[in-house]
Amino acid sequence: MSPWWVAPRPVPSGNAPDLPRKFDPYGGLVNLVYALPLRDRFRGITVREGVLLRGPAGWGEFCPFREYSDAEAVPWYACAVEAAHTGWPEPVRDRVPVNTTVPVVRPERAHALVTASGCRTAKVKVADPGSSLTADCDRVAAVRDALGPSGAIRVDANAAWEVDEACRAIAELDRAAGGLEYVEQPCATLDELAAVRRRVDVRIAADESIRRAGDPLKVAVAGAADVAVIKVAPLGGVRRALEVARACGLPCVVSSAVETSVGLAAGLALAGALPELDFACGLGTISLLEHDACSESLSPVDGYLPVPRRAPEPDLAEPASAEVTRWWLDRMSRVTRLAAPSAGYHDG
Ligand SMILES: O=C(O)CCC(=O)C1=CC=C[C@@H](O)[C@@H]1C(=O)O
Ligand SMILES: [Mg+2]
Repeated sequence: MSPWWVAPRPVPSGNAPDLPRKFDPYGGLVNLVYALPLRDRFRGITVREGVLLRGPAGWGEFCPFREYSDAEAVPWYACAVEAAHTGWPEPVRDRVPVNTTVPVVRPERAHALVTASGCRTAKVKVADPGSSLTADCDRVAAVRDALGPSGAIRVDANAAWEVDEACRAIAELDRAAGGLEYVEQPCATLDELAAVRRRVDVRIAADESIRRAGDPLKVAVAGAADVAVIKVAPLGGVRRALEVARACGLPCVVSSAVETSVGLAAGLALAGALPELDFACGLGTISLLEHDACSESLSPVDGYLPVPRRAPEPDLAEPASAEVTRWWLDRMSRVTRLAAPSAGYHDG
């Protein structure tokens, strides 16, 4: 198990609220497995699943995407444990600007989503296998029409392009957008990002190159990217993500993993604690879910979100089906066993 992360040691848990619960071996109480529908397909899913767990410091969210291995899910668990048992470092700001996120939808829907968001920055998903560059350009042009000339538009290709294809696509998308703020992970490798960066005059942001690296603390993104996308859950929690941000030595954008407001609170705690914040953060994603787990939903107002000291209570979450609950509890018990040796935990 990679030593680059160590989850904070839990303390005996408090009394969980009266919700269906299973015991978490590390002193928390796995209170609720959720399964929430998305408004639009996003990154290949239409339902977002995860586990909300409670400890003395509040609520945490464990929600690695289903296709992730148990080993890759370990830092996601560390992030939930930090929120539930340790809490977060002091913030240096009380609110952060956020972008709205546009899935692979038709131009008119993209226009409506951006208009309804109240955000001044939009991130548009492009290069989806089911889409085309023409459709991506139409979506981006509709987003520009909704934002007006002063808004910022970024696109995310999730490592879909080869270098030449990326250079061609970025030129067309930049024209359609009337100027792009940056392109997120146009290709898969750092060398490819560096090659694209030398050939286009749009900023390049590294995302998967950081969060899915063997040791994110050792990723030399400088030279390959202009911006580092930092996600709190895959990087093992706020404290670990702050270390990665520092090691990257680039301007950082905190981005979500499409969590409920419980998990988004950890992302906001990270964005609140970053010394510098040069770009709007990808934390306006609660609108991607049909409904939240929390009545105190972290939904942007005028393009900003507050920096909370604790996650909101998941008072709206309905438990998932018995089959989904079993899948997640089995996964969580495997992951907590994986976490135990390097984290110095003792079972029970
Ligand atoms: O950054 C944002 O605007 C929202 C979050 C977001 O885009 C993502 C969340 C989770 C997985 C990815 O599909 C995607 C990303 O690549 O950043
Ligand atoms: Mg991304």
